[in-house]
Amino acid sequence: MERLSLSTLDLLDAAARPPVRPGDVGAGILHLGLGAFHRAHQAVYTEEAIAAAGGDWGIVGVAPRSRAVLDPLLEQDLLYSVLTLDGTRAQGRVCGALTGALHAASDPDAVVARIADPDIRIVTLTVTEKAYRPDSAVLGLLVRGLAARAATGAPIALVSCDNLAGNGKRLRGLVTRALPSAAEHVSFPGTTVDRIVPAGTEDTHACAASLLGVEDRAAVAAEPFSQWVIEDDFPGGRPAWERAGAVMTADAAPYERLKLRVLNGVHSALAYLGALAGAPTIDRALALPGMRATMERLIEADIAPTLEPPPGLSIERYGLSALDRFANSALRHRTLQVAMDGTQKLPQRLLGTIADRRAAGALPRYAALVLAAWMRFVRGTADDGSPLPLDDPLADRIRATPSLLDLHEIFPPGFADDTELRAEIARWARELDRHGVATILRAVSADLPTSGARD
Ligand SMILES: NC(=O)c1ccc[n+]([C@@H]2O[C@H](COP(=O)([O-])OP(=O)(O)OC[C@H]3O[C@@H](n4cnc5c(N)ncnc54)[C@H](O)[C@@H]3O)[C@@H](O)[C@H]2O)c1
Ligand SMILES: O=P(O)(O)OC[C@@H](O)[C@@H](O)[C@H](O)[C@H](O)CO
Repeated sequence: MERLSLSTLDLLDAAARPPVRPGDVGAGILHLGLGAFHRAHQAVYTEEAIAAAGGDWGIVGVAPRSRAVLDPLLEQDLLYSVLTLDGTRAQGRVCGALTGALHAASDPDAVVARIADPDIRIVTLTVTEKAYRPDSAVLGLLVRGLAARAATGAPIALVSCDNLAGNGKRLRGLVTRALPSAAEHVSFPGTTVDRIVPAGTEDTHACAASLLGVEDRAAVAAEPFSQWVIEDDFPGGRPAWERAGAVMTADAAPYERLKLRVLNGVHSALAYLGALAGAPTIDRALALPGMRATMERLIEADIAPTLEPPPGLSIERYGLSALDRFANSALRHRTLQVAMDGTQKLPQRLLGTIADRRAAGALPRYAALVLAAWMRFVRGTADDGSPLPLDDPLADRIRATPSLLDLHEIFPPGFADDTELRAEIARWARELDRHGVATILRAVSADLPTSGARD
């Protein structure tokens, strides 16, 4: 089978060909973190915006560490396909938004030079939660590039597209602490990003080949749903993303909190409970008897009271639609992928919910169950005794900390001293040890004590 490239595009059905091709437009965006999510989300919005309204907004993609995605992309003239999977339905089309690709680990100076280049007016990031640290290499590149750029006075927007609370503010804090003058020429619009995009596998490549008729080693597969809410603060201009369906707003915060606490909170809950119960994927975790009802209770009783939904949105409906999205069996999103880096994800996904409920005098029972499940998960053994991997930047601290509520890096100080919360988490931990997830889910969904739901 021929490989996807500019010269094999003609072999594709017309509907699968990209509306924009690499080289058609100049570069205006540099993206840090050329992972699955960027390719199925911001790149697609940007390509559609260029197709609808023009502009030199081609994307220079930067792979910060591994070349695993970069090399296939370079071999394919920067083309790759985006597969949209929904149960048994699948479709695919090629995206041509990338105009360049760089490898930061081997050529950091090239990345710095591009950030300094006045043609680049936007830098976007999907570098995972753990990269937002003062000592991260990616922050170093940004600071060097902005310092070199300062002489030009050219304005630029730095746009975090990672699942962090206050992602724009977080990035602003890191950058301006290291380079105070950045506050003058740089904006930091906050965003809420949403599309489930699991890591690509050999199955993704096989699916691309069967849908497109060419081999594509850089294909990504995603769900049909996609949302991008962006604070409209782009001093150097921006693509007409609203023409591609993005919501341009003055304040992304209400969307962000809803998304992080409901969708991501429940995603992590499914990942930890599911992995303990032996479910390899999120849809299989959701299908465990009693899981859906347990997640509905988590949303209704614990998460919803902490949220003020954006106008026109209902939390219950949003929650139910999130559960329907997680049921998409074609995605095969691994529970272990969602479970990784828990210390970086739990604060914005779950701990804020718990803190807010405690401040309101309530005991968030189901959220405490999820926290106890994470604590059991990081101890490394599933309910059937099989080992579970601990993939977390704080793995050593976790292993060295007997009582995990003492992990001050992630838990608010009040948690360890909150005897009622501590007792509730300890109660769930005992139940998980004694009975396992399957029995607990049956009990919770039937409103029974765990002992009443045993086989
Ligand atoms: N995949 C999704 O469903 C999804 C949806 C919404 C938001 N996101 C956000 O996008 C991020 C990336 O997701 P993805 O699916 O592309 O993951 P991925 O593993 O495919 O890609 C991650 C990218 O981040 C880079 N990276 C990892 N650790 C880094 C570090 N310490 N410093 C600098 N770069 C680092 C990797 O090199 C890679 O380019 C997520 O962490 C999340 O914040 C993902
Ligand atoms: O990408 P991560 O690893 O930060 O989190 C895993 C998922 O919860 C997340 O990517 C969701 O799929 C996404 O946030 C949906 O928009």
